[in-house]
Amino acid sequence: MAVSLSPAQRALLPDTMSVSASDPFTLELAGHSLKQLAERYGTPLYIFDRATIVNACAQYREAFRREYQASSVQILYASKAYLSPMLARLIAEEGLGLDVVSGGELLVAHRAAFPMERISFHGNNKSAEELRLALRLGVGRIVLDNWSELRRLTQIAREMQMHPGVLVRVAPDVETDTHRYLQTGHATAKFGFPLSTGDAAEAVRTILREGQLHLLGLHAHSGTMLRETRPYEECLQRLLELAVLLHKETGWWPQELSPGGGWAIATPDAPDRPDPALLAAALQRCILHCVDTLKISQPLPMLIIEPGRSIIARAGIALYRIGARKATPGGITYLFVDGGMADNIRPALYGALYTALPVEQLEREHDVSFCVSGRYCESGDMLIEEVRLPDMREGELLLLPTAGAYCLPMASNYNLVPRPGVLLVDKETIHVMERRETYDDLLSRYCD
Ligand SMILES: Cc1ncc(COP(=O)(O)O)c(C=O)c1O
Ligand SMILES: N[C@@H](CCCC[NH3+])C(=O)O
Repeated sequence: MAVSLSPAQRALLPDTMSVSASDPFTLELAGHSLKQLAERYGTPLYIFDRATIVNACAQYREAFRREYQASSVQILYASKAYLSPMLARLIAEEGLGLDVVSGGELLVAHRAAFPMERISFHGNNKSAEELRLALRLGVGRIVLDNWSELRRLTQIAREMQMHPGVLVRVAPDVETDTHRYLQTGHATAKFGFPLSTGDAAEAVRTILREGQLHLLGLHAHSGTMLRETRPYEECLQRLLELAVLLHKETGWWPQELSPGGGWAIATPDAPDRPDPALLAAALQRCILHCVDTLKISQPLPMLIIEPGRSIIARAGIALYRIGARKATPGGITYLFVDGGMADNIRPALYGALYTALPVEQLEREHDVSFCVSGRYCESGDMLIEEVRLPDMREGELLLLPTAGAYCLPMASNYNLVPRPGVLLVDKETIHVMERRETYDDLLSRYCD
């Protein structure tokens, strides 16, 4: 009896995930046995599938190339979703740029010799040191979030006798239908110069008047895990309205315009994959509509979009080893895995939904309900509150799909547990992107 993955499972899994031909009841990734990878590299183990990343980049490139004939487009991978030097090199090869939010991310890009002109430096509280680093390395654009940062960067640019490219981040007052912690463009959001108070327009005037910074354009980002195109369209429309207003007043016109990132991925409760082509088509329609209604005769700005999760989430899986199974009198049966909230805080922080599947003996019925819980000393350390699985036991491997985005970058050493190792695999090779942390790594940070 051959076992096959269901369409709902496939929607969440990397492109090269398959049932082994030689052992028809176990899973492979890019032809590598997951069981053997777990034995060789230990668990928890995060594994990224190169082909899925390459395919996701191509899907974005093609969607925007096809749809977006009005002007040029730059796709920046939002590296906060996951970054390593090896991944940065792959992203560069794929022709994408990078959105970074810290000196650390910038230095990883630098180590990978990432083309600096393709980098946007975001963040709502960049330090003077980080801004100096960005200028020294020659990043393409710095996205200004607030008045303090504008003053800080102007001063630093003056001292360094430079005229760095900047975008003004606008808080567009756009509502999104996503978790409260994932909203970034509403009226009370912490990011950007508010539009309705006139701060955004005033920031542009100040930059133009002072002449120290080279104002390239405007930016907004309304949130993440967005399944509808409306928030993007509203952001874009508000940015274009602002640009038209400022053009009439100052003659300045943006070279670049960005409605940010945030495109959703399939989840266990919504297993259809949101298609970037939908987003590309909606943005194109929105721009043409604005050209018409706002009577724009200037050359259209370059469109910048910043997908993170939708490039990397599905490419990554987490492999855990079950250390114990416990039935409670309250009726919940736990599977305790050797990772948890320190390598994936998302369920605890956002109520994010994950599913799980076994790696071996796939022929079994999924007929038992479990709570998949981590090893950390918190009752909230649940990776999955309830999932139906085969009658799984101590020692078995458990696979969590869509673990490629915002798990490892948000990881901690809670309970002083070393962080997992991270692999990048393709048919030919297994690269260790990050080695498993050791106790020596942990202890080396203490000063006495
Ligand atoms: C400014 C900005 N751009 C891009 C992103 C990437 O979002 P996502 O990974 O959901 O595509 C984020 C994160 O929400 C962001 O804050
Ligand atoms: N870290 C969040 C998203 C925030 C993205 C950055 N603004 C997540 O896991 O979904």
